[in-house]
Amino acid sequence: MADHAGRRCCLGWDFSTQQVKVVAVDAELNVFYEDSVHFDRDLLEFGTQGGVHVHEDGLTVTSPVLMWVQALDIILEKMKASGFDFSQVLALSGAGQQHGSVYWKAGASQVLTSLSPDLLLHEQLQVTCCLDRGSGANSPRHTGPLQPSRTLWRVPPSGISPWDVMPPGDAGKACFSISDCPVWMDSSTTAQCRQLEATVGGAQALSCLTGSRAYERFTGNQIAKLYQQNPEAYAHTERISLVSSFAASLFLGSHSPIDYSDGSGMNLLRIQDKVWSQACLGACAPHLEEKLGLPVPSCSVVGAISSYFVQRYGFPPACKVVAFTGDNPASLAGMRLEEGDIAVSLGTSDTLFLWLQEPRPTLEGHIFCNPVDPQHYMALLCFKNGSLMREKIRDEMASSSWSEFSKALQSTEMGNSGNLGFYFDVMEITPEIIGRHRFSAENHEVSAFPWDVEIRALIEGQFMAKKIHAEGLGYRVMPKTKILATGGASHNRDILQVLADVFGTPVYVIDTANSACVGSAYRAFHGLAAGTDVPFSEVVKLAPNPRLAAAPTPGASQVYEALLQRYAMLEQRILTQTRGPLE
Ligand SMILES: Nc1ncnc2c1ncn2[C@@H]1O[C@H](COP(=O)(O)OP(=O)(O)O)[C@@H](O)[C@H]1O
Ligand SMILES: O=C(CO)[C@@H](O)[C@H](O)COP(=O)(O)O
Repeated sequence: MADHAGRRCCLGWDFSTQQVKVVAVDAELNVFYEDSVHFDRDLLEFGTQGGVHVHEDGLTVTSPVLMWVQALDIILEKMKASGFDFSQVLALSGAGQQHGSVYWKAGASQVLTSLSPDLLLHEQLQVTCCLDRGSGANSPRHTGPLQPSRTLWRVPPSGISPWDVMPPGDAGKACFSISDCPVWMDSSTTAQCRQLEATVGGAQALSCLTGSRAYERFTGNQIAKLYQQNPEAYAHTERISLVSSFAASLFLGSHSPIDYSDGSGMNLLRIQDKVWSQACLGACAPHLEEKLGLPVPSCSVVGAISSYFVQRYGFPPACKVVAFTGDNPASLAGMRLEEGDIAVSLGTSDTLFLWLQEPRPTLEGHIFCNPVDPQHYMALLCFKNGSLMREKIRDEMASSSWSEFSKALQSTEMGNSGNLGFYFDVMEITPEIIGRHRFSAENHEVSAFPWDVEIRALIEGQFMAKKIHAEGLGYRVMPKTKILATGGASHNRDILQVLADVFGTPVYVIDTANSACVGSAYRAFHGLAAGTDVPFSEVVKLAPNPRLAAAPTPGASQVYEALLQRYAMLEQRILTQTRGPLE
């Protein structure tokens, strides 16, 4: 019997871009079980790269909904095989990559409530075969190896994508009106964004209302595109979930509501009074309010676990499901972020976020409702060229080895002898620049750097961008400021050293880089206690403190003060060259 048997706990899930992860946290807030399923490695049949399909237009980016369902099946079966004692789970919560959306077909709720414990979830939640035939610019470009699945698909006749095929006899069980869900990397909705901003009186007006100007990946704009391009699929959709509320729905056995915090990433929620904006809904698609359901506070208990999990895995029938939220809000909870601190998540995307008392929406960055304190907010900046960009430079310059990559950071000086670089292989979100741009100490654009200079230029550039844009939001580093780092790249001490040096601030980490999972488990405990109105900080006060991972090198502030000014000036220069001067 596994050593985790008989330990009362909460589970925290994360449905992120590249994997599904889970942790179990006991009543003393110790993490005693961690597991994950990696989409590219463990679910080869879906042919994703980095968990997604980039379509032929280069702008549309989707993930197969059944890949997420199957990943959940696999991880639960792994837990069962390891002897995990599900009967001790008091509650669970979770997180999802933000902005992505799932379209449940009419009749899906019935399938959810009547799942057979004898079958896996993915065997019961099939995809419709007729409504979302990928075609032309929006067909997934399968860049990875595409193989027929062991369990899901029959080999399709040539010329037909397996995404269009459903095993015969399963038509009545079709649960999703589109099989490829738009995700946060999508940037194909510029027309819908302009339309939405025009409807509400401009970009700043939309930001004041919803916390952000219109962004291509934000769900309202994605829904508008679906409605315009595939009205039939839209009409057949009974419910639209975010990735977070979709995952919660699987556990709940019914449609879970969207929580305020993740709901803030849709360009649809009025962040002050926390109701859908009728103007925004109307600008996106008809009958949208009924397809979204009412949003709920992030700490809400949305129900008890579905009987499917009780019967198949042995969860107690009273196990509570606490509303799932976005992965960044869940990380804020997992790192126990305090006002004045700054969180840097180095996952597939890089994000930087802060705790805010009062929302101050601007044209850059996002304000979300706070996931642990309904009176407060969080500010977030998202950088699309995060880990995947670092991996590319690692592969090109450091023989695909993180330790070689680290050697370059160790053997080069802070400030990189004045060499600076911008590395945006895909159109960046903050700021909107594409391409690689390298500058010598004299500000001359150069076409290449030596391998070690290239690596330092990449990492220094990524962190200088974060500091400059955080300051643009009004953020200032104070003497007691600490950076809390998380995400896959926070395993790399040499990367964290550059982060500490550029910001002039110590960098701390928690014991696991899965802060979104840990935060979800903490939120589950909070949900259990919320009936007694306990503040989140009280629930997590016994959690282990973050530990110091890197302190600024003496002299770092002097080096980066000048370099940061040059970086900001060069960023403006590139922006002006690529989009012309601002009016
Ligand atoms: N030692 C390392 N140094 C730098 N980056 C790393 C290291 N280990 C993992 N990573 C990066 O972490 C990324 C995954 O981060 P993670 O937070 O798990 O992603 P997500 O939650 O978005 O699925 C990988 O793409 C990889 O580039
Ligand atoms: O779009 C955003 C935030 O606005 C991204 O941060 C997504 O939430 C994806 O998260 P990761 O999988 O990279 O953690």
